[in-house]
Amino acid sequence: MTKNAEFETDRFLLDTPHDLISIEKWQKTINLLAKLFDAPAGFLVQYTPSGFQVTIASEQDSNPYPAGVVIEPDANIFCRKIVETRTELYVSNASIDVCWDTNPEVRDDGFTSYLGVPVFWPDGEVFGTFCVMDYEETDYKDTYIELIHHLKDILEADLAMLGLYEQMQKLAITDPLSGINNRRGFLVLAEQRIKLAKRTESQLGLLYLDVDDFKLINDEHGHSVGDLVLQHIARVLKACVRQSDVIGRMGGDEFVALIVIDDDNDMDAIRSRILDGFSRQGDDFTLPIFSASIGGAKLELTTDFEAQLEAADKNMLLRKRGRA
Ligand SMILES: Nc1nc2c(ncn2[C@@H]2O[C@H](COP(=O)(O)OP(=O)(O)OP(=O)(O)O)[C@@H](O)[C@H]2O)c(=O)[nH]1
Repeated sequence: MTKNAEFETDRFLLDTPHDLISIEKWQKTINLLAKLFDAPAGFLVQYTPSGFQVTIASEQDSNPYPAGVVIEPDANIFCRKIVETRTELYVSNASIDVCWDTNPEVRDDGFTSYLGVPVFWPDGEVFGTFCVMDYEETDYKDTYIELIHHLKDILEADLAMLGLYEQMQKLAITDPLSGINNRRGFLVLAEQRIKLAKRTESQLGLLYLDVDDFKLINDEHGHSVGDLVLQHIARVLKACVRQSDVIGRMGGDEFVALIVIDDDNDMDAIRSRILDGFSRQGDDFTLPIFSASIGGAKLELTTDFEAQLEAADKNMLLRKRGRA
């Protein structure tokens, strides 16, 4: 996996929606690009080792490729050339150059002209391309080529912000012991997750976990074994939730998870999965046996989140007392 200090660049943005990226703004920019060039199709395309994905497609009946379409990484498409050379590509008439004969955009879709520029992540890696295609031969003037560069700067500014955000997230909101979000990180990401859930009308559940008698583990086995237990908990939590769910260590032996649920049963299922995971340790080390109390409830998306977090904490305490 390509992973640098700031972000993972081999994941499609469309699969990991981010509040800092305004898809609406990008859509307007692509529509404007196609309009200014009087082109039947305009695109923002993302490249990853698994292929080229249309992130945004101009909204026109004449555009055969909608957002989300993925083209194989080794297809002889125009965008591939840009990713390989990291420079702009202008082909005014592909039919006179045999190298494009096997390009499905030319051979199958009937495109003749292509103008595209590379779009970069802030660390210099190629994000993909920003391009227009035409069924007719074109003769774009230099000012138009300058224009496409300016428009793509708008997209790169958002990618730069995303990079900075990811960096900040890593440095400031990660718990160094467990490697998962600390309290602050959890609250920031939970807020974004709730916004997304409102937009997509999905249901969320909140779990609040506290290790039972953790002080005893420290006292009997030493602080460093206690640390291993906390790391094991973080690993189990990570493994039990989806990538798009948010987990965090609130401090000490308290952990939280904000998860997407389909119905109330999901909460119990995930609770059992987590507790089950605590007892299954790797072969390479043996931790003391421990248990945890997990409280929580379905989230009311329009009610104050921190109040619900407190309620989940109280629910956890009730369960803890219930087992005592
Ligand atoms: N090893 C280790 N221990 C920690 C860390 N942070 C907090 N603790 C310890 O975690 C323990 C938390 O204990 P408490 O919350 O008081 O209670 P408990 O023993 O878990 O008992 P109940 O919560 O009632 O089940 C304290 O002894 C802290 O010193 C840490 O980073 N590493």
